[in-house]
Amino acid sequence: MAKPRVFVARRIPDAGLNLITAACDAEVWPEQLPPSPEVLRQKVRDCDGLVSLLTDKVDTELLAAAPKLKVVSNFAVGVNNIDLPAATARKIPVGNTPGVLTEATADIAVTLLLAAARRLGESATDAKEGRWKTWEPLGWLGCDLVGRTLGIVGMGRIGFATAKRLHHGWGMKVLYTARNPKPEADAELKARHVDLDTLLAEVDFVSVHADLNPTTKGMFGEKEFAKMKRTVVFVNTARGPHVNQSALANALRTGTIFAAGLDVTDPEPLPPDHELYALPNCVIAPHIASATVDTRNAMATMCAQNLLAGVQGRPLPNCVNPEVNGSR
Ligand SMILES: NC(=O)c1ccc[n+]([C@@H]2O[C@H](COP(=O)([O-])OP(=O)(O)OC[C@H]3O[C@@H](n4cnc5c(N)ncnc54)[C@H](O)[C@@H]3O)[C@@H](O)[C@H]2O)c1
Ligand SMILES: O=C(O)[C@H](O)CO
Repeated sequence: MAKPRVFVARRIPDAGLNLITAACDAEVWPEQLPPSPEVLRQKVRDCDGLVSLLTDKVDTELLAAAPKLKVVSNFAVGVNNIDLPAATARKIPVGNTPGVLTEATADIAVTLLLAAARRLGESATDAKEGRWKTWEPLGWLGCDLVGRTLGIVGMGRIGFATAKRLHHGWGMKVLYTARNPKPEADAELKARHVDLDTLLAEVDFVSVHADLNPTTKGMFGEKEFAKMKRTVVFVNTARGPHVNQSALANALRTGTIFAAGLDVTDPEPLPPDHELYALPNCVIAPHIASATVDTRNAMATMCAQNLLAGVQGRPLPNCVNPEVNGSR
């Protein structure tokens, strides 16, 4: 019997790729940059399965160009690059990689929070560029974490893992917004489920972890930054479009908030002349939160398992549209 045909939209770690190539007739996009939408449409034309990345748009046009497609396996937990209703309407299950990247992503949230709070980007650049003249009693003063209040926006897997680190490690009090209360967080961290306005008014650190959806797109704009304390450190490891970036740049420039740490921006990459790069109180990482060897291997394995299940007509182990999982 012929092997299922699949397109893998970028080289992923061998831990997953080897599983795919052993079971499928696989074409792997060899370039560093993503295929254009036109090329992607051509590539999936005869495919049973697609491995997509967060930089590949899986929309109605793409799905229409792939009449045999049985599964889309996203190499990410976030699936905002995929038109889920369109995939569901075509009875195509969509897989993602939850859980295995939670700890690595929470580590980067804390890293950015510390770097922004302690002005690490700015002071390290100053040192390297010769502006470190002596030990300065008033130089590069940042803010403490111990005993302060953390605001988690989106108490899902990564939000909870981030809150645990900062509560157990630095004794931070935790407030959070979420669609529903999270009893584990209330019990383990004595966390308080509040509305967004209460969170913005009361916390010293805001860390964003909600998925990108119509309720979170543009969630942080001028009004929201104005409601925060002037000492707030704002961290976003979720998705760039949660934030109105000119409002953020303005808040950082005018001292409306103290600092920001971003792992995600809109667009990605941000143009090198973007105003956020010119601000000393903004630390920007190039979307690296899941970038550890073990985490990317685990994502690749999970992604391959989803793909193989889909092309072989089995339910996906991790599916974001369960209503069509195993329906073929
Ligand atoms: N920077 C990175 O490399 C990186 C890595 C992993 C995940 N992420 C992002 O982090 C997101 C979260 O991942 P996760 O595994 O924790 O997912 P999750 O589904 O466990 O958590 C997301 C939470 O956000 C909540 N939420 C949705 N809309 C909300 C709103 N309007 N207000 C408050 N809460 C809301 C959901 O109810 C859910 O609890 C992903 O969707 C992805 O966008 C980024
Ligand atoms: O959603 C995700 O998984 C990240 O953005 C990349 O790991």
